[in-house]
Amino acid sequence: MPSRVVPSDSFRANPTNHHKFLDLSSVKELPESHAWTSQNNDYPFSGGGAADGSSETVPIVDLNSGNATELIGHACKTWGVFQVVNHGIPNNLLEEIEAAGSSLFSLPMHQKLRAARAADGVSGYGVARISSFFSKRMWSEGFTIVGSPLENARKIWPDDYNKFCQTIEDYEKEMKKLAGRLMWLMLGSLGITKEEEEVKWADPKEESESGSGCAAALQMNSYPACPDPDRAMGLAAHTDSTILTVLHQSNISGLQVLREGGNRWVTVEPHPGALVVHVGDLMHILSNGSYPSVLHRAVVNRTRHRLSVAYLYGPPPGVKISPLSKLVDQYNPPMYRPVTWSEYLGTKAKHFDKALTSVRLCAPRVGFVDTNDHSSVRVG
Ligand SMILES: O=C(O)CCC(=O)C(=O)O
Ligand SMILES: [Fe+2]
Repeated sequence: MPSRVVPSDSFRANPTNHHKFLDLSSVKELPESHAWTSQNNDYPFSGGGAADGSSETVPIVDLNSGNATELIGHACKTWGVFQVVNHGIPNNLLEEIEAAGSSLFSLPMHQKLRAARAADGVSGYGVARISSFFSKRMWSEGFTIVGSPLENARKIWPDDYNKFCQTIEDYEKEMKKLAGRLMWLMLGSLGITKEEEEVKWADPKEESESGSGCAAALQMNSYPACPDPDRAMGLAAHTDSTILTVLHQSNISGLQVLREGGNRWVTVEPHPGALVVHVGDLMHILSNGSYPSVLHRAVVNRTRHRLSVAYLYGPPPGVKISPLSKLVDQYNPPMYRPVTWSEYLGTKAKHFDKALTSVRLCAPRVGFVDTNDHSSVRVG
C-alpha cells in the first residue's frame, strides 16, 4: 500500500456519482444520454493509428538500453507519452492485476454498488471523475483506490477480499518503484540529478522502507463492448493531474493520444508486456513547459471488453511543485506558480482543461508552441 495517500479534499470537490448507474454490458442500443456528437468534443472524432494512413507511432523505450535517458527525454518533449519495455514488472503481476479488474467489473451491478464512491468520497466504484464536465455520459465504469483497498473490497466480497487486496498491494509496491525510476529518467534528461535540494522530496533515501514519500492512487477502468462505438466515448479527452501515470492496458486497443499540433489522434497500440507512460500536468510544470502533458482519451469497440489500470503518481502531500530553478533563467522565466498536488487537484476539479492556464504566470515565449493550451476543448 502507498504509505501516504493522495490529498483527498480536492477529490471530494468534484462529486461525480450523481448519475444513475446503467449496466452498460446489458444495453443493446446506445441511449441518447451516451451518444456523443462533434459538439461534445472539438477534436477530430475519428482517426487513430494505421486507419488514418499514418505510420507514426508512440515511441517504445527499452529501459535496458544504454541511452534510455535520452530516448525518454526525446519522447517526453515530442509526444508527452511513450511505452516502456524491460521495465521490471513481472508479467504474472500484470496478468494478476488484469484478472483482479475483470473479476471486479464482471460482478453484477448490485454487488459493485456496495462499494459505490460516495458523492463526497474518494475511493470506490463509479463513473469517470471528469464526467461532471460533459453533458453526455461515458461508456465506462471505474474503481478508484486511494490508500488501502480493504474497506471497499470487504463490502464487495465480504468473505473473499484477500486475493484482490493482495494483488493491489503487490502491484502498487512494484509500480511505486518503477514510477520513481521513470521520474528520475525524465528529470535526468533535463539535467536534474538527485543531488538537487529542490527535488529532495523525490529521493528514495528520504523515506526509509518504502521508497520516496511520493503519493499515488490506482484507477481501474472498464469499457464494456458497445453497440454503437462510433458514437460513444469511453473516456473523454483529458490530461492527467499527476507527475506521471503508468498505464497497463489489456491487449485491446482504445487509448488514443493527441499528436502535437493538435489535429490528429494516434492510437497507442498495445505492445506485449509494455506499459504506457504519460507525462502529467505536474511534470509539465516541473519541466517549465519543456514536456507537454499528453492529451488522451479512450475509445470503445463493438465486441470486446477493454480494461486498463492507471497508476497515478504524484508528489508527497504538502510539497510545492514549481518550475525547477535549473530550467529557469532570464530568457526562460518560470511559467507556473508553485502548487501542491492537492491544490492542483482542486483547480482541476474546478477548471478542468483550463487548470494549467489558471496557475500560469506567463505566456510561452514567442515561437514556442504551447502544446498544453487545450482551452479550445469544448466541455459540456
Ligand atoms: O483506459 C485508458 O486507456 C486511459 C485511462 C486514463 O486515461 C486514466 O485513467 O486517466
Ligand atoms: Fe488519463
